[in-house]
Amino acid sequence: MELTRSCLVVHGRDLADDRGAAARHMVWCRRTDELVDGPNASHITPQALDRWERRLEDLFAGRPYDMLDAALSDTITKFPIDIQPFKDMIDGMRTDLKKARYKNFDELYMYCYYVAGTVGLMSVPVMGIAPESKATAESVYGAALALGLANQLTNILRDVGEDARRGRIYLPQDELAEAGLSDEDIFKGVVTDKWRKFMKRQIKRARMFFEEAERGVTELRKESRWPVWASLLLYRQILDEIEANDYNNFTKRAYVGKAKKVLALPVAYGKSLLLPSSLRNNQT
Ligand SMILES: CC(C)=CCC/C(C)=C/CC/C(C)=C/CC/C(C)=C/COP(=O)(O)OP(=O)(O)O
Repeated sequence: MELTRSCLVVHGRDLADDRGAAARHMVWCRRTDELVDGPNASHITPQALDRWERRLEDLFAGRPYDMLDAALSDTITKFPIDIQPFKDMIDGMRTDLKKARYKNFDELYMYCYYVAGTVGLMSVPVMGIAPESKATAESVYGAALALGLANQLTNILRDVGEDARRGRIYLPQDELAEAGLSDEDIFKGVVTDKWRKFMKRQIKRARMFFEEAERGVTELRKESRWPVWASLLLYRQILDEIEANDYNNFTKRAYVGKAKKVLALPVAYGKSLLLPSSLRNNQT
């Protein structure tokens, strides 16, 4: 407790009593330094991740280190949140420090679970399952996991060129080989028919995960559905934009324009008014 208290004092100011933006900024800067090992470092280090994990355990035990930890500590007292997805996410980041290739989709799936599926699992206890829903908790968590995976796969497909320039290829190596493509082709970054065919298959799979996620959104509490629908519809459109760019994700960033984003909001709102699909299916 002694340690916790002293950790809340930064640059002589007691952050527990200071709600100003400057204090929050200081905490944020310090927090970032903590994570990247030194103020000018640009990479997260294994030591920083170890420290992050210790802080995670501390805050789950009611000993937050700073104001942001305290916010999460408060959240876990209010909602039934498990520490495991948080630990898994840190493990996913450890993997990312060591691994720059994925043999097959199973390996990629695991990576996507660790860095993004976990976010879905963390969110459900806060968003809540609708009291009227007849769906099993397992199926709702499955849908949340699917949305994390769909988002991460989309992110990977959007960033192929950017990742390659950092020496990373987050695409299943066996599927690349099957399509007659090599790492060299990715580094060269030329859109060919082979690439288009490969990309069509990857996009199709990401859309399947979005579809699985859709079945779970309606089971969430009414007030949680709108933002989830909005994020799902917006992120899924990145896949349409990759197609519109004729699969050039090497040098063109797939981007959803403002008008489409604004349009997605009322559509998402309309969808959020639908009854849980578990009830609709029972009605017929
Ligand atoms: C569907 C149900 C039942 C619940 C919703 C559950 C939720 C909120 C799921 C969403 C999970 C989510 C937002 C995952 C994040 C995935 C993602 C795109 C991560 C990419 O993050 P970065 O790697 O930081 O992105 P950049 O590469 O752009 O920096």
